[in-house]
Parts: sequence; C-alpha cells; structure tokens
Amino acid sequence: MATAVGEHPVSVRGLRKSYGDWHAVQGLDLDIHQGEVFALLGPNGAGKTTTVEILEGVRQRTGGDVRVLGCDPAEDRREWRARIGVVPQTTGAYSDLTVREVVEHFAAFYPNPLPVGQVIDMVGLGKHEKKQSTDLSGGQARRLDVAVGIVGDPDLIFLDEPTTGLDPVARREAWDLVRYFSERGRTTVLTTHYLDEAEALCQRAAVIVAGRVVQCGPLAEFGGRSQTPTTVSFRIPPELAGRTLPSLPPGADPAPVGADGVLRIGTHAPTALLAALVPWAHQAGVAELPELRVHRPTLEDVYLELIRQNVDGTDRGADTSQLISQAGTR
Ligand SMILES: Nc1ncnc2c1ncn2[C@@H]1O[C@H](COP(=O)(O)OP(=O)(O)OP(=O)(O)O)[C@@H](O)[C@H]1O
Repeated sequence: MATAVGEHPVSVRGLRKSYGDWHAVQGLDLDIHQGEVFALLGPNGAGKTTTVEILEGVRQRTGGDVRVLGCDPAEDRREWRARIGVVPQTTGAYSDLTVREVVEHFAAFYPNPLPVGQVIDMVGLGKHEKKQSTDLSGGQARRLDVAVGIVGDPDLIFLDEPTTGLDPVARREAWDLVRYFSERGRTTVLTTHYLDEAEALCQRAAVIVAGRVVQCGPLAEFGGRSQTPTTVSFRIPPELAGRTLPSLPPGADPAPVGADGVLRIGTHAPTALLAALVPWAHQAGVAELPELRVHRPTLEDVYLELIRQNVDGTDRGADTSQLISQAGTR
C-alpha cells in the first residue's frame, strides 16, 4: 500500500481519455516527485481537470498506465483514498450543515484526521464555524472546500484551481497552507491559471496543451528562461538622439529603435551593459536614462510563448487568439 522506495507518488505513461470522438488527453506522460508542489498549467480545455480526476480515481481513463501512491486509481480502495486529499474545481454543496459540521463529517472518513478546529482556523473560517455552509460567501465556501480537502491529513493533495474567487489576503493564506503541507513532506498537485501562484509555490510544473505535456521541468528553467537574454531598455532623450552607442559588452544586441523612441538591447550581461551606458549618458549631460528598465523574461512571457507555439485548437470552437488571451488571465 505504501509508495515503494524510488517510486514517484504520481507516475503516468501514455494516458489517454476520449469523450466520444473528442480526444481530451492524448498520450500524456508525467512523474511527480515525493514532497514537491507540482503545477499543472495550460489553457482552458487543455485536459488538466480530466487528468487530475483520473489520478484521483474519479474518472476512468481510456488508456495508458497510471500509478498514484503505488496503486492504480481505477481500482478504488478505501485505505488508498484515505491518503489522498482533493479540492475539486467546483465548490461543493454541503446541504444544511454548519461549517464545523461539514468538516467533522468529512474528518470521520479518515483514520488520522487533523483536529477539526485547527483545520477551520487554518482556512480562516474560525469566526464562521457556526454558520450554515449554504450562507457562506463564494470565497468562504471555497475555503470550506480546502478544509474538506485537507482534514484527512493526506499524503498527496490535489488542488484544482483552489484560489479562484479568493480575495488577495485569502489567496496568500491558501499559499501558506500549501507550504504547511509541503514542509511536512507531503506532495501537492496544483492546477492553476495564476502564474504568480505557480511561481510562488511550485518547484516544477508541466504545461498541458491539447491533452499532451508540451513542457515539464523546474519553473526556473521553463522555456529556456535561464538562458534567455535580458532586455535593457530606455527612451532615448534628445541629448542622445543620433549619437553612436558606446562600446557594448560582447553579445549585446541593440534592436532598431521603433516609433515609440525606445532603445532595447538584448544582453546576457546587463550589469556590464549598464556600466557602459551610464558614463556615455553622463557625458551627454543625461543624469537619468528615461524609463530605464531591466527586463528578464517572466514565467508569463515564456508560458505565453509556449502556448503560442503549441495551440492547435485546444478548446472546441475557440479560435487561437481567444486561447492565447485566456492564458494567464483567469
Ligand atoms: N464529461 C465530458 N464530456 C465531454 N467532453 C468533456 C467532458 N469533460 C471534459 N470534456 C472536454 O475535454 C476537454 C478537456 O477538459 P478539462 O476540463 O480537462 O480541461 P481543463 O484543462 O481542466 O480546462 P479549464 O482550465 O477550463 O478547467 C475540454 O474540451 C472539455 O470540453
């Protein structure tokens, strides 16, 4: 029952899922390591929830091999299920129970649940524990979903867009909760459209497009981010207009100045580049370079580029530009 030594908590090979003639997941491979917070990223309709629900044993797969905590999730076993926590994408309906009653009800399914009061406090519902769950606001109801997902003190937690609808403070609290489990060696699979969330919490991520993994690895290296040049840019002031640039560090690559009057220089040595530009500007009487920016590619930059390269009509009926504009905005 325990995950064998050397075995990943989640291991997927050639996963396929079809809904009729629609192939939502088309040969997906994935390994999620023990103790990591792993992000599943991708545009709407890419197959993330389908994949996660197959891993949770909620949906049946069409093909491929799946191991979760050493078991095939299609063979639903009570002890296996007790080791998994799930926060689904949609908010649960908990009928006429108070917050405390809901959490107590779910705690009873697990052999070693966390103390109910502690869980309610952890999700920030301490003040509302006597409230009917049906009377909670959208964000409070989402916190209750998280409480239900973690009360069993799971070894592996699936969080499907857990912070959608939460206010910024509640989002940070939810992040702390993920860190709490991570520090206790638990494994978390986080599906999110918030790239700042992925960057704040996750060591590694996979981007899924049209049911396939198009990129998987450490977020810091995504899309060759660590090797991509930095761009130094500034608006050219009248004093520098028409002047020849100073001698720049090797590899610096100034782009032709466009109609916006901004000079952009790609470089792997931004500090050396600035060290050349600053005395050059001072000599011309320019103490401050207007709108000076040093821009390293963000996760969002590389993500959008990945989607641009790989989108092939992921959402039925959606055109490509719509998919790109959805990416990272939800
Ligand atoms: N029960 C179903 N019957 C038919 N098609 C489905 C069903 N569930 C999902 N799909 C389709 O499978 C594709 C993948 O859906 P899925 O919910 O896995 O995407 P997702 O990546 O989680 O999207 P989102 O980011 O919008 O939550 C979509 O095109 C969706 O319409």
